[in-house]
Amino acid sequence: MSELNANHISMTFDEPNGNRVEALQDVSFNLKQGELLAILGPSGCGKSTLLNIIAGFLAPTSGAVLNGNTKLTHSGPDRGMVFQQGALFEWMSVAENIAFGPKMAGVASEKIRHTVDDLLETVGLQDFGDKAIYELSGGMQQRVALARCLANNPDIILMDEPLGALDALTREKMQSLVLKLWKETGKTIILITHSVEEALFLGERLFVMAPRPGRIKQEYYLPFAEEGLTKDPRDVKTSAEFIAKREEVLSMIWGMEEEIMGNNQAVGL
Ligand SMILES: Nc1ncnc2c1ncn2[C@@H]1O[C@H](COP(=O)(O)OP(=O)(O)OP(=O)(O)O)[C@@H](O)[C@H]1O
Repeated sequence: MSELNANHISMTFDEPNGNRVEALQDVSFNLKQGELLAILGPSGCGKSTLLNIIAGFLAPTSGAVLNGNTKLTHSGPDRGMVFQQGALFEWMSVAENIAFGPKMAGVASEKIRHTVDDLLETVGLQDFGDKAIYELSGGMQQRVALARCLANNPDIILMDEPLGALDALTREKMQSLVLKLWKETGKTIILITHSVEEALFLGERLFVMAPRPGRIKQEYYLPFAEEGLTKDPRDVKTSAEFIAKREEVLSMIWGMEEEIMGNNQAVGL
């Protein structure tokens, strides 16, 4: 069991026009193995920057991220990423996409076949292994993306707005799939979303981030993800407790948006 530690992460970007952007300022948190963290916040508050630092795609200006005792300096198989869309290999079948990681890692082909079959079943695509990616709906493609990520057996799954391009109904079904995968696999998951409802429903922990400089403004521990495993998602999302929390978080974000608009008007943007 390993713990993810983000220690005093700051990230400053120097723009070509000479401006400095403090994308993240002194962000610290610990995440236990198997926790599901949702991150929410207005555009530009550093959500993707934080995820990219954890993924090892970006090096922070200062601070460090550790998985257990290992400092994360590069991308690695201990972390898997699921993007909003477009990250699948279009020229490969569904099964070949899922098999790609284990194949590159030199896993025996018989074992890969078993892994692929298991994962196709886990994500509800058992009859679709031979299909081409373009034959699948957006929701099915995201199921493949989840299966492909799981095939590498990462400790931590990083999701950058993974359901953002889906229609409302498919998105709800996929939220339930994310909860099921979380419970069945015991993986640590960090999920960025722009949807307050999705963040509250999926995050057993939730960070609401604020911009300029990017930082964690408020942290919540929430019961709804656990409830969503056994109850109808509609019942969870229409409960008085859920609605009250949604209003609280929405008004916090609206407050930040208004502040940003005010600042932009003051500098003539
Ligand atoms: N490579 C870069 N060079 C310069 N500035 C950058 C770079 N990457 C991000 N930024 C800036 O850092 C800040 C945080 O960006 P980031 O993309 O992490 O925010 P975000 O919360 O994910 O936004 P969104 O919700 O719009 O995706 C923004 O002001 C952005 O313009």
